[in-house]
Amino acid sequence: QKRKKTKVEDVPTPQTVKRQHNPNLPNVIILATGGTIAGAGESAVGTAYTAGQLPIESLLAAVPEASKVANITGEQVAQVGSQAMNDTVWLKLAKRINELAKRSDVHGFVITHGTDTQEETALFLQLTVKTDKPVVLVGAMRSATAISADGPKNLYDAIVTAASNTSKGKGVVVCMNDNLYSARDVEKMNTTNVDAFKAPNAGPVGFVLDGKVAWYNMPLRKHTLDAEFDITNVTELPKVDIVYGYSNLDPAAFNAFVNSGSKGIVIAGVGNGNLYPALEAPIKAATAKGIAVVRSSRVGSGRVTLDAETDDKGLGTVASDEFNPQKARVLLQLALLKTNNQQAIQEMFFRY
Ligand SMILES: NC(=O)C[C@H](N)C(=O)O
Repeated sequence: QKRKKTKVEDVPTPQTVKRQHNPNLPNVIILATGGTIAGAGESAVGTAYTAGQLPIESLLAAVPEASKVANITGEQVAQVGSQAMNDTVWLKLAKRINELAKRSDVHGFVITHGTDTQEETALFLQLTVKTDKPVVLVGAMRSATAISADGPKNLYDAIVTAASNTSKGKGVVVCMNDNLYSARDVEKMNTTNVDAFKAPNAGPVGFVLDGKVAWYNMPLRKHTLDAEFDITNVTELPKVDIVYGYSNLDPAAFNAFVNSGSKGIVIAGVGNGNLYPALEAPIKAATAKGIAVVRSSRVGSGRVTLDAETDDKGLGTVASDEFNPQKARVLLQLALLKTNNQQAIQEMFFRY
């Protein structure tokens, strides 16, 4: 007898999912946004699939063990591949977490998210959620329909982390491939491998094994309750763009962003955030006009240090410290809600 193939369209997409309640277990809320963890493809062995297809209920169905760890409630906040993530979803997520975190019966949060921009959303939440309750982002590198899909194990580990009393006050973390990484430090460093996430400067803050969390590092930079950013009444974030550095650079891209109304520009500089000389005059002109310019690096690890090979004082630029370009962009967007003063923004890059 021929088996009927389940098509993505056949899977119901409930907006809110409630499961059986056990009063002895902590309550964990899953806020789902899509990603490969909810992805489906025609072939179980290929890398071709569409992200953000399956609803939370389908993801949870693959991890029945999770109901022994927590009472799980799900909300579908978005359903996209994280290459389509945007400021609107960030603000919606942060506001929803802040609202739900006030409830005494909520223990922690799991955010299912695509991995492409997971580090940016994680940092945005790290700087804007006002709670010490666990907030755990999780994704997958293989779609839900692939052989050896990594999503179910990652999701189970994330639920374990969000349900644990030991996870309080650790800031926002990303749970991938057994490891927990601080939102500040984590970077996606492989395009397709399940071991894609690293914190190249700091290492992981903990891991999940046998359904138990072990923490061995504590994020010391400011986050969550100690962060100064309040997005309660924010409906739009300042426009901040990124310019990539390379030899023989043409400053046309930088100038185009200035002309398109960017309030801030991050340079993915070479080495220690260094700049091709043709960028210097346009940068000086931009900072003189009040556009914030942050020097980060395309290297992928290490710090960008102030006034090392580049004259930050003279150019009016800010050094990104350990923030890679895409993360420096997140912090700069939030910083610009408060100030465009070079010194004040520099202090924020050293504080978070
Ligand atoms: N592995 C993944 O999740 C990649 C996918 N493009 C996403 O970010 O949604």
